Amino acid sequence: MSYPFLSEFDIIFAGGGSTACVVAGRLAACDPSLRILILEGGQHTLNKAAHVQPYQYFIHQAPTSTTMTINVGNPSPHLNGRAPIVHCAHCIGGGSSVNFMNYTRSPASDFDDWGVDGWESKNLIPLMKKVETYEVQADRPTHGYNGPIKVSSGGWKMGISEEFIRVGMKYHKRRFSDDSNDLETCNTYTHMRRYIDGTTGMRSDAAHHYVYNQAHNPNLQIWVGKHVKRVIFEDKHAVGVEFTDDPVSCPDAGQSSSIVRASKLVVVSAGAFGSPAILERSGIGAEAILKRCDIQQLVDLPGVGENYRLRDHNIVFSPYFAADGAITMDPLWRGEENVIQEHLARWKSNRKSLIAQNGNDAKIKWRPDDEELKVMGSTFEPRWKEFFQDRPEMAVAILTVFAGYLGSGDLPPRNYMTAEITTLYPASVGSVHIKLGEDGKEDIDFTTGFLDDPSDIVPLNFGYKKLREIGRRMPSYRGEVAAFHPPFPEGSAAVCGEATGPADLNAPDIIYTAEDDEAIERFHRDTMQTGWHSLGTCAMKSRADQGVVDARLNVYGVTNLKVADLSIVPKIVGTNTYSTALLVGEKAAMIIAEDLGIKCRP
Ligand SMILES: Cc1cc2nc3c(=O)[nH]c(=O)nc-3n(C[C@H](O)[C@H](O)[C@H](O)COP(=O)(O)OP(=O)(O)OC[C@H]3O[C@@H](n4cnc5c(N)ncnc54)[C@H](O)[C@@H]3O)c2cc1C
Repeated sequence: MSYPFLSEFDIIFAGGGSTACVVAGRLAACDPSLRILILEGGQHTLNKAAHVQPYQYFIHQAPTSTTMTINVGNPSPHLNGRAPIVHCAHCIGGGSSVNFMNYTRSPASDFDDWGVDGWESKNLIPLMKKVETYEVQADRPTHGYNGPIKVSSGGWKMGISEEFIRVGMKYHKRRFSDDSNDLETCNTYTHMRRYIDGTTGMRSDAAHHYVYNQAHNPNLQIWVGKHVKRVIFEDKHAVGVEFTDDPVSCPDAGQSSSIVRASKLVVVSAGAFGSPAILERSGIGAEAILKRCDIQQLVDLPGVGENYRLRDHNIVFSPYFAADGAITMDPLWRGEENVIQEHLARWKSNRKSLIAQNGNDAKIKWRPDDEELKVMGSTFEPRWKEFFQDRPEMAVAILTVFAGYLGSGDLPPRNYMTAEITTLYPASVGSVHIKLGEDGKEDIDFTTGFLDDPSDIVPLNFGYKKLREIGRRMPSYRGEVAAFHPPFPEGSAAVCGEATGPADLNAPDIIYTAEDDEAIERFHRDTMQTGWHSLGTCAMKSRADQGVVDARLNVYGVTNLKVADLSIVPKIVGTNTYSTALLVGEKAAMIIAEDLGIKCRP
């Protein structure tokens, strides 16, 4: 069948997020004559303050935001009947333009675990180095010093973070290390590094650092506000892409379709939600899923949309009151104009002020010791033994604190700090597919899997208590914001409330009763949320094992079609995932350059 094509490119990217920008940018730089088109549903981010000024990251979560879209999961009994919500990015640069900018990397062994030819850590470490300019310390063997993405300590030291490290080391009895992102160190208190350029004080995103910096190349085109419906095939050879105006970022535009032709390759790079949806709309997926949407099957690939590691990292935030004199992000996040102007003026003169901060300066990639494991009990034991015990480089969770209130509640204008636990390798797995809604329009059939596996809630429950013990010993502590903590029964020693100052470092721990523990568990099932690290829905595995792409990112059963984004990740990684998206982008660029015979710098 032939179609009228609007125009023709060599390579078309369906989705213009973190990974797509890396691949497109690298390929365009290698061969400026390559005609590349990025089709992105969201809008441009070029030089927009909301994207380049680090402190503004949280505004993208606002209910009216158009730079993020909301995916509503199916209600789950493991979340007390709640329908969980997972945001994903919707703009050029994708997650890299809206994320929290925290720099972490997984242990090298995570990649060896994938068991995919060519993706072993020894092959990937040179690419991890190629990505970054590590401004924090010189001459570290696993870090890079010439890459486009700048990693720094951020624009301002937060006293609350120093307190967290100091108290954590003493109370929690762990060492300090100056780098827990060296691909093996964990279980040490350390500073959080950020994807913030130490010289410009700006966000280090994939859009500005891989594609916007090549605006002089007319062959690298970015079309925004374009929603990719499906890939067009001739026989089973991908030849182009069909798209409409994006209903979120262009709500008033018509919905008529256009088609662009790709002479060399179509790359689906729409993230863990967008990519499986595009494949399914193109007839690639499980028969039952396609049939219910009246889509003719082109390739039987039941792994599309499965393996959802939204199993992603599970997060719980717990806010505390902080001392009046503490320096926090609160005045900026509340929009206090005089404080914003003061910090903007400093930032403009020397690029160092709270404008260049995300408020999150300290962490531990925590791994329980024997005593802690005993307290965590038998529900976690099988998971520990099977997965963590013999792998000292693997942490169970990241424990951290933000200097400021990170949440959507309307709180009085005071100072806050927010403790956060992010579990790194939850066992539950979900899925995401398209379906037809009651109105006949496309909808999402999304099972998060959150807390399905009984072992997944244990570190959250334990981590809540540990963070509270650390928090209440920090000099800036002034009590818990009770509305966002478990509602402990009246009279319990665990009841939350304001305090006049911190507890003594040697004070006894709070004793929790069985009823208190139930309150914590219920609270976590009611409130735990995504870590925004969705991945795995077009997994790079064998076809027999529900894989969707092979080791060279080719979609099984068709030609000329690759997937390049975090949907290809076959097994969960123990890290905030921007580092993995950048890595997948660099690897994908190499693979595509080799396939097309383009010579690139190694
Ligand atoms: C709120 C938030 C906070 C985060 N914080 C951190 C952090 O601090 N540190 C860290 O390391 N990681 C963080 N991450 C994770 C990291 O940013 C993501 O894992 C990463 O950006 C994912 O890259 P990707 O290329 O797979 O997808 P994305 O970057 O999400 O890109 C997918 C793109 O495809 C577009 N798209 C989807 N469907 C279509 C369609 N049909 N047509 C056209 N375009 C489409 C989307 O609009 C999006 O721009 C965070 C993510 C979020 C959302």
